Amino acid sequence: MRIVVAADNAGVELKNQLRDLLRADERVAEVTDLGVPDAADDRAYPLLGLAAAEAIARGEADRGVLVCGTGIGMAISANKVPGVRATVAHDSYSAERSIKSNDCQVITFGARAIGPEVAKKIVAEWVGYRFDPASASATKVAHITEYENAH
Ligand SMILES: O=C[C@H](O)[C@H](O)COP(=O)(O)O
Repeated sequence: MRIVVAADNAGVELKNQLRDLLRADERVAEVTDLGVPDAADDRAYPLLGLAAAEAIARGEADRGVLVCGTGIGMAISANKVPGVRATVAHDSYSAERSIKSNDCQVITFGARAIGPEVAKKIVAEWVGYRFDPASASATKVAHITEYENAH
């Protein structure tokens, strides 16, 4: 699994912790950090979120972990990229269902809304989940793809 990570300056500290966690995870083949590198970089969250989602859409990464103050702006931004599904998931169950129900490639966190240890636990679990393309959920997700392809 190849994972891209990104954050704005509100989320950079948590992003760096999650990046390091993922780089130490033997289930993860590659972690690409698109920035920001530190809190002095004040690029707005859509610039980072869109870049990460575009990397997934181009097939350069399988999944993304994006962090901003709330996780909301990153999720909105990533969802604008055709083919990419993203959500905030601050609890274990939502993180699991974001994969198993929704085939989301991207999980987002709000560094001002969740503690780092909870976020790290969720990410470690999230890496282990897989979407089943033969599941009943797949036909539901297909409606989203069909809509994207038709517009
Ligand atoms: O969703 C947006 C993020 O929380 C961002 O980090 C902060 O955005 P703001 O400065 O517009 O509140």
